[in-house]
Amino acid sequence: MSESVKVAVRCRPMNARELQQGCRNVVTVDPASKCCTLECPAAGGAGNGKVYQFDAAFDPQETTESVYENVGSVIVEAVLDGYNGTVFAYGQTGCGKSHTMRGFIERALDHIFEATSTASAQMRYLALLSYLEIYNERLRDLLQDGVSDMLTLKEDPNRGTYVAGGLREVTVKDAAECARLVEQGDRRRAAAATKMNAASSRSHAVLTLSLETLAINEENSKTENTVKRGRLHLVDLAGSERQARTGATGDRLKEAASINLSLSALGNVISALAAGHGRHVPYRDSKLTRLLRDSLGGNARTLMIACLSPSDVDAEETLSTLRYAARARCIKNKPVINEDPKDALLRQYQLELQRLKKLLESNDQSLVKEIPLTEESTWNEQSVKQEKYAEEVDRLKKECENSNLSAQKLREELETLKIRYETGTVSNARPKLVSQQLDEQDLEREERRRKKREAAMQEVLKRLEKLTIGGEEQGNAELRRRREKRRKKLEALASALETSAQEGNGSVFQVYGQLRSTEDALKRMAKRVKQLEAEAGDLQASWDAERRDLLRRELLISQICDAMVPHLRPGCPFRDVASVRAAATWCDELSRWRLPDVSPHISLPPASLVPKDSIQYNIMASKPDLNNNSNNKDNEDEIGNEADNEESSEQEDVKKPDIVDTYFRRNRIDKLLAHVREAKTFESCNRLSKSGGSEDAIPFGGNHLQLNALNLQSSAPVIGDLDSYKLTQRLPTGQTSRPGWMLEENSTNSKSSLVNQTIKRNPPRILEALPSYPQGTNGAFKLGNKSISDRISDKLSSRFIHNQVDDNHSTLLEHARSPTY
Ligand SMILES: Nc1ncnc2c1ncn2[C@@H]1O[C@H](COP(=O)(O)OP(=O)(O)OP(=O)(O)O)[C@@H](O)[C@H]1O
Repeated sequence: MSESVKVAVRCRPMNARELQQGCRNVVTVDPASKCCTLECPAAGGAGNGKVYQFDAAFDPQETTESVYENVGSVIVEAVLDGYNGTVFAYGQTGCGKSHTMRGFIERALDHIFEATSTASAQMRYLALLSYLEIYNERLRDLLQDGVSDMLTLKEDPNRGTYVAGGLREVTVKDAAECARLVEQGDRRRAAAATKMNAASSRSHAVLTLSLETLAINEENSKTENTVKRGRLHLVDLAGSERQARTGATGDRLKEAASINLSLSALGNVISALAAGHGRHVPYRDSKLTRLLRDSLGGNARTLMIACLSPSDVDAEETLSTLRYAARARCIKNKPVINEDPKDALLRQYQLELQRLKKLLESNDQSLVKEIPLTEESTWNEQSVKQEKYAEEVDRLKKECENSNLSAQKLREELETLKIRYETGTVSNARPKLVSQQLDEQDLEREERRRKKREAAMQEVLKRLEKLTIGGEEQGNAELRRRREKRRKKLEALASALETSAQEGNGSVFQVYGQLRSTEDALKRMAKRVKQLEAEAGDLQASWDAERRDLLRRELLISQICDAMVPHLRPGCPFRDVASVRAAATWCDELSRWRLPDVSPHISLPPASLVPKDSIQYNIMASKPDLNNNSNNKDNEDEIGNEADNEESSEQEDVKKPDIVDTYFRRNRIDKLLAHVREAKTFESCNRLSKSGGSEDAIPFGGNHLQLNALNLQSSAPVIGDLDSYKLTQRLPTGQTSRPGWMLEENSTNSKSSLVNQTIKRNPPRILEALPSYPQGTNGAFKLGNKSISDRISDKLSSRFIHNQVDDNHSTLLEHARSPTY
């Protein structure tokens, strides 16, 4: 039947160093509920701790004796019944492992020898003690010097893991003898001072007491009595430590590395065993785990004592210890009573006794039966028996040597028996020879001798039996009563522990099972997530490629627009793509964008100073402005008025009109500005024709080839098209023109044909064009930082200056007629 590893937690009190440093207590132990709570320093404050439940929990006030009586004694009692038992202390350095185990050793030995001494006379026990340490991954015998290099670990299907190479096993009879040996061993054990512990163990120490039990059945001596063997391992592990805290250097550091390595291997074994499901258990990773193989997951009843420091500075290590301890509770062992182990010394001893008895009996019978035999045949038979006996004793001797070198005393006694027996048989043989010739008187004498031999044999048996122990205190009634009481109490305690362990582990295993299935589900999900990530990566890559392509196209458009902007007339409201884009609206019906009207039909009134007959208006080329007929009329009136007003001067300057002087007269400028100020309302900037462009007249070849070029979806001419455009298609032969939306610098190459240029005769489209202009705070319309009137003034004055140096009259005319902003 399997049973789980029992785990008890023990917290030591604060030591002087911790009190001096003002460390805080972060461990709370509740013995009643067997719970241990560790406050999380990160979470801050009480009530935020992690709670772990164990088979037993001991607070700092509990004595080692109490700990032993409550949990340790159960394991020792099991060893007396023939089970293997292991008690090991686990925890960080300086948390009280050695302190606990020293107390346990003392009490366990007392317990065992109390039990053997109060046992019945029929019970014989053979107790063998060994003490070894694992230091830097090497086995060392703590009970003798000089053989340590030869010690190795071996595994055997029958014996389990054992130490070969001469580990000393001492036959012990009482607790005092054991205590002396343990003390010797402790003196040999490696210990050194570190910052964390003045006497820190630098090795793992394993004290093993092997107890063989034989129940002698006196009534039926012919039936073989069973031998049971229980082995108790008391393990004081070295503590895990951090170099930074222990301040270990040199040898101490090397020891610490080895200690931590083997402890981590132990942790892995515990984890693997706790996980179960046939997971590989890495026992072979260290000597410690190989040695504890039976104790963890094997044939043993095991108790783990997790030792804790209460201090907040050790909280991290304490948490780690608690986690391993909680895991260890899930380990399932399969303890069985070890009956008749092949290598049991007591079994060999028992067999030897039986053999001797048989030999004596056969000798007695032969004494009677052999009387008729001849002298020669008797001698032959006797020699065969002696040979057989010698062989048998040699075989036993070898077995003893192979199995256990430390059973020195037992071997010596066997040797004595052999010699006595041989002497007896030899001396036996001669009287037999003589007996044939002896008369009745001699037979009586021989009978007396035979009785003497039997008495000698009994003495040998008694001496052999002295090697074993048992029943020494049979007469001590008080001790026997105490022992009986303890036995009953331990029986109850063992069953209570088992029940609580099953209950605890029931829920633990349930939770563990759930965790396993959750883990499996998580693994599946992780796999799916990986697939989806790969798909997302593919999509992202293609999206990136698309995005790059779009960005390039956008860049191309921007570059095209940037290249076109210098060719636009200054003052165009949409001189960059961003402003066009901001003004654009999406039309669901058309499934296309409505672009703003980018055609600023701002035509300044033509200077009427030029003699009418010297200007040829291309009326055919202009188209009536459907939106602004009244303006046309006004303009005509205005022109008419101007013509009237200046009629006399025109007549005077018919031959050589002073255009500049007239055009820029003060009242003329004022009129222009008045026009601007009159503009009060705007049409929406989205005056779109069906084609998406403006329906306004576009005098071909004139100065009103508009900014529809910006309207990329409409009938915007492209630069290449413009270059190849045949002006003659729309103009009378010989007339030339230049695109009005081109920069003026490029437009001065056709002065000679100025008079043939088309001039939009419609009144200026200020009202329509202005909406796109930002409005100043005082109601004046602005272009950039200047009001439109300022701009016009600037423009006019600059032209005026320019024209002063230009003596070509036609140039002046051209400028005067060119629509400006
Ligand atoms: N329960 C306790 N009550 C009182 N003192 C204790 C207790 N546990 C430990 N101590 C004291 O704490 C000190 C360190 O204990 P101990 O040497 O047993 O630690 P350890 O875990 O074996 O350390 P290491 O792993 O370094 O060997 C000792 O002086 C010991 O007496």
